[in-house]
Formats: sequence, structure tokens, C-alpha cells
Amino acid sequence: MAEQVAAVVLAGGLARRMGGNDKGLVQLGQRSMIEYAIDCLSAQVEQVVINANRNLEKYAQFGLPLVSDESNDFAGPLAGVAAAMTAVNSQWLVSAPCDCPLLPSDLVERMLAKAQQENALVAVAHDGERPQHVVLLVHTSLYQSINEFLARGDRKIVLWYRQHPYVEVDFSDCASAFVNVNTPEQCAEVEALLKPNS
Ligand SMILES: Nc1nc2c(ncn2[C@@H]2O[C@H](COP(=O)(O)OP(=O)(O)OP(=O)(O)O)[C@@H](O)[C@H]2O)c(=O)[nH]1
Ligand SMILES: [Mg+2]
Repeated sequence: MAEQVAAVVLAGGLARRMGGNDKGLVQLGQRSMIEYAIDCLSAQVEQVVINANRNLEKYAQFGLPLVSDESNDFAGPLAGVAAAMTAVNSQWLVSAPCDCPLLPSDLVERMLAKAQQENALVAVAHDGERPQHVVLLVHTSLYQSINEFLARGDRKIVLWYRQHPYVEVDFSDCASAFVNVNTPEQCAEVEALLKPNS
């Protein structure tokens, strides 16, 4: 287990493509969508926190620390990363969205190894076709940098991390691990990929 890394599962968005239903709580197979990412990350780091902005009493049932964005204007996933940094005391924070139920079981070790090897402060997962902008490893010393970026009204994660030494981490060997469930139709597609009883 990577002790110097904590993780946040981001569930703070509006989920408009899911008809506004809180995406982390949408049923996928036998469970709430967020539980897949929670389980995957809990096996890789000591501390996992949930970032959510609605239905907090329902998210509390997962028994993990819960943090909401510091502002209530839905400033995007980076706001969730910053909020999570206030709840952890690790050197690094990994973020993953609640709508990626098939994440790699070696996500954290590969992100950390590459960041350390390249002296980077941010690592971004790359599936071979595109960077996965919300699957990040971020050094927690960048907390203030995120808040300054958001305070300027900026939102785009890629514009933020390009200001810092960053690396892309190649996960093209398991690209399907980043399958993203944004719509009810995608829920049905991904349910077909889940192991029985999961
Ligand atoms: N904390 C926080 N997380 C967000 C915010 N907006 C999006 N996210 C998270 O970022 C991740 C990727 O975003 P999307 O897949 O577009 O999710 P979304 O914005 O809820 O969904 P759409 O409205 O359909 O685009 C998801 O895990 C969201 O929960 C936000 O304003 N605050
Ligand atoms: Mg998504």
C-alpha cells in the first residue's frame, strides 16, 4: 500500500447526462456506482475520501470521510481535488471519478512510480488515445495553486496542470479500465461487462 498517497473519489458534479441523478449513487449492477471506485482505491491506499456536493447523508453510508467543494458554484473536478486535500495529510493525492467503475488495480503504484522517476508534481493517466484528465496524481503542495487557478475563474484541468511539471502515465495496456459511465445507456453497456454478482 502506498502510504504517502491518499485518494479521492470525485462525485461532486451535476451529472446532467445522467438526467441530474447523482451519478455516484446510481445503481450499477448490484451496487451504487461509486462503490466500484472506492473498492479499487481502498485496496491501493490507506485513506480514501469522498468528494460530493449533494445527498451527503447517502454518501455518508460508505463510512469514509466526506468533503464538499469549498464554493457552491460547481467549479469542476479541480474544486473537488482541492477540497480533498484539506481532509488528508499525505504527500500525494490520487483522484478518480465516481463514474469509472473498472479502474486498474495498479493505478496508484504506476502513477507514483512515473511521477517520482520524472520529478513531476502531477501525473495524468493516459489510455493510449487520450489523457484521462480526472485520473490524476497530484502533490498536495499544489493546494494553493489549485485555489488560485479556481479563484481566477479558470476551470480546465489541463490548463492547470500544464503550469507544473507533469507526466502522462501510459495505461494503453488496459485502456478499457477507463470506461466512463455518463448516461443511462452507458450504465446498461457497462453492467454487461461487470463480473456476475459485482
Ligand atoms: N467536486 C466537483 N466534482 C465535479 C464537478 N463537476 C464534475 N465533477 C466530477 O468530475 C468527474 C468528471 O465529470 P463528468 O463525468 O462530466 O461528470 P458531471 O459533470 O457530473 O456530468 P455531466 O453534467 O453529465 O457532464 C465526475 O466524477 C464528477 O463528479 C464539480 O463542480 N465539483
Ligand atoms: Mg464522466
